[in-house]
Amino acid sequence: MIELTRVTKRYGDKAVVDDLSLTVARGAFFVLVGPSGSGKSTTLKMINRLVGIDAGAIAVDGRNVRDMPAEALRRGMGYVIQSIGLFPHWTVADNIATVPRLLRWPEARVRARVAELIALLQLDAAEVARKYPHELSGGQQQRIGVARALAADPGIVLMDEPFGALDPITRDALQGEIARIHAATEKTIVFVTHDMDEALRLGTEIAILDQGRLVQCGSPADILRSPANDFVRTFVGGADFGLRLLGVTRVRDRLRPNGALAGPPVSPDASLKEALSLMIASRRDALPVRDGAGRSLGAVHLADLARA
Ligand SMILES: Nc1ncnc2c1ncn2[C@@H]1O[C@H](COP(=O)(O)OP(=O)(O)OP(=O)(O)O)[C@@H](O)[C@H]1O
Repeated sequence: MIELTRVTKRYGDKAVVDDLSLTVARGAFFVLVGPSGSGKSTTLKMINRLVGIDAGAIAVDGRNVRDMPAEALRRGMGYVIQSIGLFPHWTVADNIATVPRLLRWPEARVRARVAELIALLQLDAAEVARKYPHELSGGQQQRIGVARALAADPGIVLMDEPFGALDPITRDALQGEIARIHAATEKTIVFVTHDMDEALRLGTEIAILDQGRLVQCGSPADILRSPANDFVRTFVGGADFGLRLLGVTRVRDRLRPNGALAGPPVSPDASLKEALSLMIASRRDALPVRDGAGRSLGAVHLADLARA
């Protein structure tokens, strides 16, 4: 668990993080979102002590980070940034192995872990392991950045706009990877973005910042259904508001139990947005809902989506 209690950071006389209190539960995918300059990156860097705090306290699993040696603190937390920061004169394998080697893991264990991570991030070991960062695409480099952050299996991973510079397709794929890794490993992830759709897709909990202050904190559905004020309404709203709302509601919440239909099936765990897309693509106004084992659960109807 990460706990920020009344944390303030000033540059000159400006409080860029202002009396901020947050609790990040163990296993959360906690997204800090807000406009440019709202203090998201500064907040993240205060957690791993790249930036010192002027007032308040930050505790990780009950220990004040100020009382922990900074190097040990950082080795226990993965950190992924937009500009990646791979070491240019080291191979991909050596980059991934950075923290395990600092921790003096035996070389055989390091090599096994590097191979495991290259596979986890869906890269081809034969293709990438011996290459240098400049020989990789931006998307491959960012995957290596994520692999490096996960190498020593830290319980906490801090991610600062990790996919901000990627093209939409690579970005979508990496969002899928990180969601899958989070679900499989139950790590605590603190993720900074200014992209509301990325926050809604990935976050189990979203904190919205404005000018260094916390405006609202809650699940994606809480924030979309009950925005705390006009700032949040504007930030989450806009032309895509209705689609975003469909995106945080599951098919199982609009299921009509009977009426087995023909046509392409949809999972009960799919979002209503995915169901809508499938309805449009298959030119149907209702879809059969089937679970992973192919059992029919009922149907989802176009007419019910507007109640999202
Ligand atoms: N080292 C620094 N010295 C002075 N001011 C700083 C420093 N670092 C950040 N700031 C200021 O603090 C404020 C918050 O910056 P921060 O990078 O945390 O915002 P952000 O929400 O992450 O923004 P972005 O989405 O643009 O990255 C900004 O006004 C920024 O100019």
